[in-house]
Amino acid sequence: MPPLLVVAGALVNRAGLVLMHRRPPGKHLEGLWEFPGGKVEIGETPPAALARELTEELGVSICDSAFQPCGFAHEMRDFSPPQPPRGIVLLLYSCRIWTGIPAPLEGGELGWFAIRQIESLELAPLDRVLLGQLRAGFGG
Ligand SMILES: Nc1nc2c([nH]c(=O)n2[C@H]2C[C@H](O)[C@@H](COP(=O)(O)OP(=O)(O)OP(=O)(O)O)O2)c(=O)[nH]1
Repeated sequence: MPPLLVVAGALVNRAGLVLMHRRPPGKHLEGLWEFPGGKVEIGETPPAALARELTEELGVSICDSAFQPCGFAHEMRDFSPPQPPRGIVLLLYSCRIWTGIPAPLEGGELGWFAIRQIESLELAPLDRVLLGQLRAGFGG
C-alpha cells in the first residue's frame, strides 16, 4: 500500500500572521491545530489538491503557482485491524496570495497566529514538525 499523501498550506497574511485550523470534533486528531489542507486524490498534483482542499475547507481561491514548497513530514499511522499500518506523508506549502476571506466551512475553527504563538498551540504531530521547518524558512 503506498503512503497516504496529504498537503497543507501556510497562508501568510500582510501582517506576517499564519492561518491555522482546529480539527473539528469527531474526526481523527480532533481538537488539534493543523495547517489547513487534506488528502491528494488520484490524478491530482499536490498544488492542485491543496487549491481544491482550501476552497472546500476555507472558501478561498488560490492559483496552483502561488504555492511555494516549504517542508514535509512523515510517519507510520495505525488503523484498526485488519487494516495494516500505513505511511502518511504531509507536504507543506506557503502562500501569500489568495482571493476571498477564509472561513471554517467544515465545522472546524480558524485563527491567525504569529509563528511564535503557533508553538504553544496543541498541534497535530506532523504539523509540529512542519512548524519547525516553516520557522527556519522565516529565518528562525
Ligand atoms: N494535518 C495532519 N494530518 C494528519 C496527521 N496525522 C494523520 O494521520 N493525519 C491525517 C488525518 C487525515 O486523515 C489526513 C488529513 O486529511 P483531511 O484533513 O482531508 O482528512 P479528514 O479528517 O477530513 O478525513 P478523514 O481522515 O476523516 O477521512 O491526514 C498530522 O499529524 N497532521
